[in-house]
Amino acid sequence: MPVEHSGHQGGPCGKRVGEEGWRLGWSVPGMARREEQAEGDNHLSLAGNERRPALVASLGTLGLWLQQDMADSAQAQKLVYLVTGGCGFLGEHVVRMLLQQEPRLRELRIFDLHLGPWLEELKTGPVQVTAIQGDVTQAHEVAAAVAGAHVVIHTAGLVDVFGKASPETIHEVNVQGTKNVIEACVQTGTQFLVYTSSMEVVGPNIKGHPFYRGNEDTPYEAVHRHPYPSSKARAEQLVLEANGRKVRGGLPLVTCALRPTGIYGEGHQIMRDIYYQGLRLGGRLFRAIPASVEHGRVYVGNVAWMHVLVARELQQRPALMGGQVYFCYDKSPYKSYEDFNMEFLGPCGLRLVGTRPLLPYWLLMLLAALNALLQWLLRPLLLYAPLLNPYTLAMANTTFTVSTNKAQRHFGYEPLFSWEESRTRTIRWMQAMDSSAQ
Ligand SMILES: NC(=O)c1ccc[n+]([C@@H]2O[C@H](COP(=O)([O-])OP(=O)(O)OC[C@H]3O[C@@H](n4cnc5c(N)ncnc54)[C@H](O)[C@@H]3O)[C@@H](O)[C@H]2O)c1
Ligand SMILES: CC(C)CCC[C@@H](C)[C@H]1CC[C@H]2[C@@H]3[C@H](O)C=C4C[C@@H](O)CC[C@]4(C)[C@H]3CC[C@]12C
Repeated sequence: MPVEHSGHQGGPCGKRVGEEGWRLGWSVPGMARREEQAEGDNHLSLAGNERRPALVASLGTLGLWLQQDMADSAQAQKLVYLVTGGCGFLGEHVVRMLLQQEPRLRELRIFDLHLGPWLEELKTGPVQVTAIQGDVTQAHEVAAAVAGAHVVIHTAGLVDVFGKASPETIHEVNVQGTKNVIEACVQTGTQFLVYTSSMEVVGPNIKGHPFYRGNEDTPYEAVHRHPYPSSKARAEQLVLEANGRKVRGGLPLVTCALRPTGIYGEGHQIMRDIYYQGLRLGGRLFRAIPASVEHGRVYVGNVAWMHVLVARELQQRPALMGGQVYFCYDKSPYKSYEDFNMEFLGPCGLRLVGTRPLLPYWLLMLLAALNALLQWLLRPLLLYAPLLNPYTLAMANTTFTVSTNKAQRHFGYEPLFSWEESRTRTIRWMQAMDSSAQ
């Protein structure tokens, strides 16, 4: 059903919880926080001595060992990472994950068109956090941010399947922006580049062919007309082709691309929009897509973790991983787009009406086409950008799921968050978001 991105009402979610926003509670399950690790480093001599009694034979040995420890940790904390788009939905999770899970970080640069106020809280930690307000379409701004970085994680992009931006702008940000990042790496001598691609570089294609639990090698006719997937596909191609180019200093550039399916989790704007739409409809959503159509989803924390891991391992296994693509996956269940959303919206008091679509598909297509026409007609006056348009309908109505273990085989990836945890975190975020809005 057409859903507009606007408006805001309180809802049943918020009545249940009165907790802090998700940003304040961000942590990783079963793992020491980076700050704790840093604190642990300060006490290494004691903890280490318990484990290695031979080393405490004399005070002199202890002193030597301490010095060695300090040298090791100075050596270890030497890397400079740059995250483009670091203030976006995914980018913020990547930034926070790096701070928690990358002990070799010395400096983390966050480059974004719009910097978030939450960055301030990160500046008090042991890693130097440098916020850079900049535009990936401006080559000189990108080059200045990249200079001296060891690794670039390029997540910045214009994610627009609703017709908010022009095809030219989407191309400019996603393709030219990526070219600028690649050239900046080459010119300044940065050797490792991770690109956030998308499942959409593969499909669903314009013919609506299903991709049922496929992997990176599954044959599929990837044909696009929409500006967003076309731009992502071109940018991914550029990144992969750049693998092996000599960067300043003569070393080879090592690149790879991660292809998330539909990401969900804390900060997911579309989930928020659908939630408020449901509230406006009296706590109901009306089924539009058959439950049998599977749509791939992956939790944002696991996508962020994959970025951290791939960036780390790319430095260890450039021959294996350079020029490769990896789907992002975890244990999220295979469901239709709407049924999956109900995993979070249900506990927030929303109901999905109907076991089958309430409207025939041809009527939905007609509505989608009408929306597209209205968008075009109204463009000189206002931006009409509902969720339902011919492209989003095709996306939601075409089976596209992945089943692969390539990331596990190549760089030891295992999801950091179980499905239960991903679900709980997402629900808590929705509840907190709603209570803070009231
Ligand atoms: N959200 C998903 O479901 C999904 C799925 C697959 C892939 N992706 C990809 O993941 C990446 C991040 O997506 P997201 O969902 O977090 O989107 P987002 O819009 O929340 O984040 C994108 C970030 O890029 C920044 N940005 C946009 N234009 C820029 C420019 N010209 N210069 C500098 N920064 C700019 C934005 O300010 C924003 O902070 C994108 O590349 C997207 O294509 C997203
Ligand atoms: C037809 C209506 C009932 C529902 C409309 C849902 C629609 C807005 C959803 C369905 C699928 C969603 C996309 C999908 O999860 C994957 C991606 C890839 C990513 O690169 C960007 C986001 C995107 C396009 C999702 C956008 C919202 C979509 C189209």
